[in-house]
Amino acid sequence: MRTAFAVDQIRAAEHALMSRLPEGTLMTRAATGLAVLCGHELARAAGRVYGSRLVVLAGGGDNGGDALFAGARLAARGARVVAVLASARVHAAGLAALKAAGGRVLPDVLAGDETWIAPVRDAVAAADLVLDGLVGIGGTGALREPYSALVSLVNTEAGGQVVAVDVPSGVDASTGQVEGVALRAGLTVTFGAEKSGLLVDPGAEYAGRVELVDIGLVPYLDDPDVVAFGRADVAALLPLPDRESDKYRRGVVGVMAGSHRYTGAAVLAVGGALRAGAGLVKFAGQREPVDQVRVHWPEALITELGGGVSVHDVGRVNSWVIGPGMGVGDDSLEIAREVLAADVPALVDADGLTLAAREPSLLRREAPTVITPHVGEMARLLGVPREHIEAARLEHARLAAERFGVTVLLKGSTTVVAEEGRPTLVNTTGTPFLATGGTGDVLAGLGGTLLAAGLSCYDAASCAAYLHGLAGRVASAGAPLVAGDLLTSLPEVFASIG
Ligand SMILES: NC(=O)C1=CN([C@@H]2O[C@H](COP(=O)(O)OP(=O)(O)OC[C@H]3O[C@@H](n4cnc5c(N)ncnc54)[C@H](O)[C@@H]3O)[C@@H](O)[C@H]2O)[C@@H](O)CC1
Ligand SMILES: [K+]
Repeated sequence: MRTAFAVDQIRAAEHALMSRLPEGTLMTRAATGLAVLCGHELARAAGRVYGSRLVVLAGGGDNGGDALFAGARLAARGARVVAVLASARVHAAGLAALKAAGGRVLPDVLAGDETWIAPVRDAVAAADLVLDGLVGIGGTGALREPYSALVSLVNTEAGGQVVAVDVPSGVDASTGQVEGVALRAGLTVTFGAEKSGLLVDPGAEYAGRVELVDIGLVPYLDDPDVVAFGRADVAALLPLPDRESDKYRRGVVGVMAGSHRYTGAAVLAVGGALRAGAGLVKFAGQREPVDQVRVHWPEALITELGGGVSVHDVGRVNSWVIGPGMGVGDDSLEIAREVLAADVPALVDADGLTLAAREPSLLRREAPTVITPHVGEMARLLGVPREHIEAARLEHARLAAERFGVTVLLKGSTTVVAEEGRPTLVNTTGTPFLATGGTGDVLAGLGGTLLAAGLSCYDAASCAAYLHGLAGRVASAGAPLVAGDLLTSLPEVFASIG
């Protein structure tokens, strides 16, 4: 499991650790680890450290200090290091060390004219490695000048590797939010512990690969702010059938999905539930989706609603999946009321969420509830513009979890799972190719089966996101996929976990 922390947690731990150590110890540890990793990058890019070209961007805080000290170490190994000072108050000891090791300082970017641009551009373009020590966890708000101009220049001109020190400048270390420009790194070397903003888009995208340098912080950290599951975490939670299992013990999933317009959603949701290992899937819906589900999944038990037949006729289930393609009319609302009145865990998706935006009492249930909105559905539920949600995924997933008292799986470039009292989970297995119609229906079915098997909402949502992401990778292998491919990939994915 990867764990990540918000800035105030990091600061508190650093404070506790620093009080036990001679001054400067932590920066020495950080800069040493940074220099070693940059050395590896330079060796890979330029063949060796000696003679390679390095540009150090130094801001006015300790982040700049780390970069200058690391630059000094690499200069001492023969790298040709030039520093660009973006503040009148860069770390004095760091700058002295760099100069003493033979590093040079480029013309003053603070002079107020534009004479610095050409030499800095040339240096950045020719560099084997650019080290971004402009702003770390002390950054607040959009980057100011000259930081933002330097970052834009590196983003467009850098020919070699770009390494961010602790956090890419311009990325909010706690949330991953980016206001204005931020540095696009190939590698981020972070100190002590991962920062939450490095795991969540857009920050995660700017950070590139993340390497952690241990500076002794771990014993001083409290519970993580954000976690990401790995294979072992999912394997430990997945219920595997044993000799005592029968279909009822493995879990019965009720699926209410599809409509005369959207029959595919029903087929995909039932498929997701079956392929996740449900003991039994009971499908309830209108005639058209019923016909389709019957053709595609003879394994499902089917209840055709209407003509006096209601959700109550489905009988006992261990969980409900409701929403994909079910429609948003008054008849759908009535069905949603009936389904969500059942005293079993429920996963509410798609049209179910549009109905809940209209009638929030649908989500006020005694039994556990997972909601699986994409950004547009979340925007409707919370009544905020979708751009705000995209820019601040953690914040809005947490807000919805708190407001509705449910577990929230917010889909998108980074899928996050939020529940009050638990660290927010970030899923790392997805692929952009999953952004295609119907994949969410499969995810809903998958999650419903894990709920029926007895997993908590948090675990079911987290495992479902992980397995779904992996199925996307297996299905796409770098090429476009269709939602049905996920169903074909799921057996391989489950086998690789078990
Ligand atoms: N505190 C510690 O114990 C350690 C800190 N370390 C390093 O120190 C960093 C934190 O140092 P600081 O607290 O000095 O903070 P930073 O160096 O991250 O940032 C503060 C500087 O950035 C400027 N700044 C902030 N927001 C800005 C914006 N939007 N636009 C332009 N300039 C902006 C401030 O004016 C200040 O000069 C960490 O990220 C890490 O790199 C490491 O050396 C390890 C130990
Ligand atoms: K930085």
